[in-house]
Amino acid sequence: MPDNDIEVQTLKALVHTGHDHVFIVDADDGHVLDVSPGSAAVYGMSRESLCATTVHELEARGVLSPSVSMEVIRTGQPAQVMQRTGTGRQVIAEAHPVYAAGKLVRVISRSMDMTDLRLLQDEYALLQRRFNEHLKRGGSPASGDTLELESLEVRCQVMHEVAQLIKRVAPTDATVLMLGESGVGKTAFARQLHRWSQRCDDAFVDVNCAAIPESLFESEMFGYQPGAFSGAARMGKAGLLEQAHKGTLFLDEIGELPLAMQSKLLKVIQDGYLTRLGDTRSRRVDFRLVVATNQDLARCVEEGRFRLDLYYRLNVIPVTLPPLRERREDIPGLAERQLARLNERYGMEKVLHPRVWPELMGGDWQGNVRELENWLERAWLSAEGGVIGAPMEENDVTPTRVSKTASGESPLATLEEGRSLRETLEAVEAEILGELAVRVSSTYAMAERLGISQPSVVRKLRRHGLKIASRD
Ligand SMILES: Nc1ncnc2c1ncn2[C@@H]1O[C@H](COP(=O)(O)OP(=O)(O)OP(=O)(O)O)[C@@H](O)[C@H]1O
Repeated sequence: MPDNDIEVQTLKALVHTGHDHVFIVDADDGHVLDVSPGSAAVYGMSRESLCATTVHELEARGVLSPSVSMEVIRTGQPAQVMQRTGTGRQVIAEAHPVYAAGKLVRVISRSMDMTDLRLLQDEYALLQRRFNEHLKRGGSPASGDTLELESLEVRCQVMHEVAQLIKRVAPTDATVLMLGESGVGKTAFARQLHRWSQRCDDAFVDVNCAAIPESLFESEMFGYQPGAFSGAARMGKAGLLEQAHKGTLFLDEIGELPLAMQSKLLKVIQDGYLTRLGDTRSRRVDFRLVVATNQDLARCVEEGRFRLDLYYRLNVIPVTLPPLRERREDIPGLAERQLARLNERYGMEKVLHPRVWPELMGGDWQGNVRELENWLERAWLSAEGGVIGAPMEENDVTPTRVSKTASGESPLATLEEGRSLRETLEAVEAEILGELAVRVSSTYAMAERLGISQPSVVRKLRRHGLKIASRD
């Protein structure tokens, strides 16, 4: 049999025997050229009928929506979408372009039925809960009952349990996923995990995925060889993954990792090897992975912004840090610790006036511990004597409990008829960001001014479609 025929038969066998649902589509006119047998049940049409139509028609008739192949035909890039089928099923569909002589000729799409996956997910969540409970119950921590938290303040029961869980998993190499709002302490606890781990004498490499421009991601993460691109350092450079060798790699804001980087990261996690840009040889890397996000990663997967397989790789030990307003018992300890730090930093002993406490204990602290620390620093700096009151009104950039707006009118006046509280707050946030965007020179300066993290600023600006007038 000629080689070409063998290849055609091999491909046919692959399509016709696989368990997932494969479509081969002509990129010129969207014609369905072939489908795997399992597709019939999911899309509610026989194989013959599917092959007698185009993806445009299938989308128009609601057999599938949206069409992932049409997305690839539009962009020429691989795509992943959450699809609804005419039979009421939810599937994750991913599609890849096939080029010949530089021209897009075919699209291969593959979909996975989430209905079954949901069952697996529930089962997985149950196992995970049991495992976490087992870890929490499993006797005293390795070095006695004391947590030896060093720089961390932990008073409330739930944070105590979080710290214990972290201490128990620290000596293992399990991947930990830190979840929680911005400023709750995800980075601080990731550092503590590293200190408790057997890798504590090696590097803790802290990478903020939201802060690296997409064009620099690959060279920053994977490093490069001399001459890999114009502007590359003469000696080449080890990337962040390599710098974490033997230590801990902390990927903050993992939800912001571009899709192409997600595939590359997954490969490194699976193989334990990476290749620098412009290099031909692969290098072994051995790091413990800790990641953090304040996004709902499962939702990101459903929206096609995060790879499902990577999500499972990362979601091994999820650790949720509750917002500060849900653990107010921690506020006094955190405030005292920050006050001691400020007194030392500025070389003067100041104390908090008793009237400040109700303010501290009652605040919403949307920016969590970071906002509390910033609030205290402003209060410290604006206090003229040795007694600290509240920060001066005009400096109070995150007034979570003001009763009047700057113009003197009641905040209720900004709540327009028919608008929900959430929509109103969003609109106010957009206005504040819009005004600041023309006044500050960078997202870092804006983060400083708002008392939130720079990644949060990047995300909020993106959400409101805003940009800083002069670039970072
Ligand atoms: N339990 C704690 N004890 C002492 N300091 C804390 C504690 N939790 C958080 N902090 C401090 O609060 C600040 C914000 O914490 P951190 O940067 O870890 O938050 P994060 O959740 O990683 O925020 P982001 O999502 O914006 O990166 C840091 O200065 C950190 O040291």
